[in-house]
Amino acid sequence: MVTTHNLGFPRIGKNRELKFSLEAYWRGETSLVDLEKTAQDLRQTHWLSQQHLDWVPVGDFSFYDHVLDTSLLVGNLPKRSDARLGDVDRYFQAARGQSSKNLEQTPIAAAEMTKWFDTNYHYMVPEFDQDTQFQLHAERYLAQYQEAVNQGVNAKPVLLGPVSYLWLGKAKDDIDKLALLDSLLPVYEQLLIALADAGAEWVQIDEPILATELGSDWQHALTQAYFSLHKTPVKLLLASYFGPLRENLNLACELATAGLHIDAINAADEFVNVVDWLPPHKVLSLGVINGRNIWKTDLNSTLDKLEPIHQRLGDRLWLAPSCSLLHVPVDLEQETTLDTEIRNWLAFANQKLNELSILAQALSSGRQAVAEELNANAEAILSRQHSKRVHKKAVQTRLENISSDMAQRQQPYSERVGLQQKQFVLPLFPTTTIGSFPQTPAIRQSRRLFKKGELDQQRYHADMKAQIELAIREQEAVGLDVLVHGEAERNDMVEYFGEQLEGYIFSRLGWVQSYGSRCVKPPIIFGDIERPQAMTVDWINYAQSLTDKPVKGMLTGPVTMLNWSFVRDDQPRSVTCQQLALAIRDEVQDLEQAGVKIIQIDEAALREGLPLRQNDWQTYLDWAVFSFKLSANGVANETQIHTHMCYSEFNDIIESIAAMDADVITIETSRSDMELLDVFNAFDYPNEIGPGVYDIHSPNIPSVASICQLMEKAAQRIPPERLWVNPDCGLKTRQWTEVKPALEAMVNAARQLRLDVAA
Ligand SMILES: CN1c2c(nc(N)[nH]c2=O)NC[C@@H]1CNc1ccc(C(=O)N[C@@H](CCC(=O)N[C@@H](CCC(=O)N[C@@H](CCC(=O)O)C(=O)O)C(=O)O)C(=O)O)cc1
Ligand SMILES: N[C@@H](CCS)C(=O)O
Ligand SMILES: [Zn+2]
Repeated sequence: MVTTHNLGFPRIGKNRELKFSLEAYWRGETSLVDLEKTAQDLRQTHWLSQQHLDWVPVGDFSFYDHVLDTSLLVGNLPKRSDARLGDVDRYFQAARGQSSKNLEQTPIAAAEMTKWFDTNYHYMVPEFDQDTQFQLHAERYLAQYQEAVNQGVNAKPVLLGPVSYLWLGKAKDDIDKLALLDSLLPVYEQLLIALADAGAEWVQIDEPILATELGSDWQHALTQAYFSLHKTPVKLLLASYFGPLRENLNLACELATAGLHIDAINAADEFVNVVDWLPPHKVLSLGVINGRNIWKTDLNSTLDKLEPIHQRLGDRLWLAPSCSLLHVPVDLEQETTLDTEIRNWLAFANQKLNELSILAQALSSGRQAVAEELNANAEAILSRQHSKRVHKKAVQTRLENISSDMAQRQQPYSERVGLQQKQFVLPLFPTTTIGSFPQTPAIRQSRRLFKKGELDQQRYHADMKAQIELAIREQEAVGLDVLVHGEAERNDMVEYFGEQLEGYIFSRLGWVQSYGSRCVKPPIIFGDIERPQAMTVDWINYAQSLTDKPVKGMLTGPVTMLNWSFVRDDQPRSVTCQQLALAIRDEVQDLEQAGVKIIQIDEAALREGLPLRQNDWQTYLDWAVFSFKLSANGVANETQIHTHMCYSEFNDIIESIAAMDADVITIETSRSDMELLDVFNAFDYPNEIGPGVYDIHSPNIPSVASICQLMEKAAQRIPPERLWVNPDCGLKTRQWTEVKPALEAMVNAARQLRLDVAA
């Protein structure tokens, strides 16, 4: 027999029920009871759809984020949160902060949010200091376990492991995070005992840091942790995912647990080694279904690899997706309008779990037991391999003809800068924004009606033009120097371009959680990429026609398009990225032809796409930076190229950032007190920088003084003539009532700074 299980299920709901319920609760329109009811219904539905598995995950549901859940579970929500609130409201306050309602009230800062490994999911960073103490708060967690048991579910509780929890957190003072392990372990022990008392047999404990380079202290911490935890009366299934174990392979095999799960997609060449190393009493869970992508698994070739392993391991073999299915949409069944040929190549969460059952049946009872399913799968795989829609000769030929000079500007920045300054005549500390303005309910409503066919294109375009005009007027009123059109017409900075490129398809309801209640709908790259026509020129032209100030053309760069799409698995990512780069290059050149003098190419996801191990970084950076340059650098010296990145920890990759050779880079820096600029200073970064002067995630309005202070710190690191003034990132999630005063403060601060320099 082969055991099947799942590591985690998407929690947002197939129609984003959780999103809508959360947002209604936060707006004060519904009660906590209503929210809890939605959550319970979702869990019930999700468990039901997984009931064909031998073990179903429980504890993977979250109101916001599972790392924040762990903070609640171990009694480590940020201390600043209001102790008078109930658990759920304190939890939301930690996630979202609280703005001050009046002058006497001090705002409460949200916990920091950052990317979950190399995914587009964000987690809330745990905070530690020398007063950190842990205490078990398992009521909600245990209640969910009980809820599952009552529903007749074969429940396998899922926990984030203690060592990864510490690793993911941030020390707020000079405390050594690892020193906290001794006090954290007893809390985990208590929880495991409580779960055993409640009837749990297996507990999945995730230690995703096993796929990263670990110092000996972290390796030792893992040994210590599992030496303690294995004494509890449950069987622990240690789960690693997102990459190969490499130098941690022996450690992972030998930790004191009853089983090990590995990511057999990203560590495909390791499974045999793991089978060799794994002690004979342990089960091995192979993550053979890709939890990060939406393609059907080639079941027959997977079985070719699994059958010999099954012969060796027998009942000790478990099967699962490679990682939690949090990163894929819920159900392909509801994609009734998708192109049927391509739809037949796809599998979302529910379909992936069915694949798992087919594999298990084939192993346990022989392939003939599921011959029909295997044949259908083979046909789908072949249809994709041979489809004429995937490969395009013209794209291949263009790719073959890429030369290195296509990625080089004609002159170096030191010579371009004079030409650009002459053209724009911008003041010192020029002010600008990152691109998007509030995506108001009116904008979304209009787009919704347009997509449903209830609003014609002319009306929809008129609505969007009205929004662009509003954005231009507001920016002029505030007195910004370089304007943007505001991105009203874009549902998302990646999906919008995906919708206009050939080689992409997009789902209707394929939502994936990005953070909290916010979701993205990653478009799907199924074939060679081509740009049939200009994508942004008319909108930017329209915006420019409304003002004498320069309006930036606004594009998403190839690396970000790649990292935030579901990508092909039949060719290297680097090749797909070059195809995207050529499409964006064409758009850049069309914008330039149309007279757009400043073009921003966002590469928000370039840094987060870094492989988990530093050893693999350079290869990625080489092709990623080349792709960016290919998209950006075919322009005249006078054209100013901007790029933007929101995660700006560049210490180890500054050379690559400089190699991009953007004339201006705008980055997120406000929360780091400009310290992130140190590396630009140390490296003598030669081009212009717009360090973000306020945090766009918070509704709080920055003061002129706080912006001046930050810019003075910036000017200690970067010469003032190379500094721009801008927010950390786009303003799409904010409201105009927040945006206007914040930008006014920013412009006033820039004016003050200019006076200070002149004095
Ligand atoms: C910069 N970020 C981005 C990331 N990834 C991307 N792919 N895109 C990004 O911008 N990763 C890192 C960060 C993550 N940040 C965010 C910020 C905000 C959101 C967000 O607001 N998401 C929206 C969905 C956006 C969208 O596609 N909207 C559609 C409307 C879809 C919709 O809900 N329509 C409703 C009707 C609404 C109405 O008012 O009537 C419906 O159809 O029922 C659009 O604009 O057309 C969200 O709501 O979650 C995500 C990531
Ligand atoms: N131009 C985009 C970048 C976000 S990272 C925006 O402003 O929303
Ligand atoms: Zn950004």
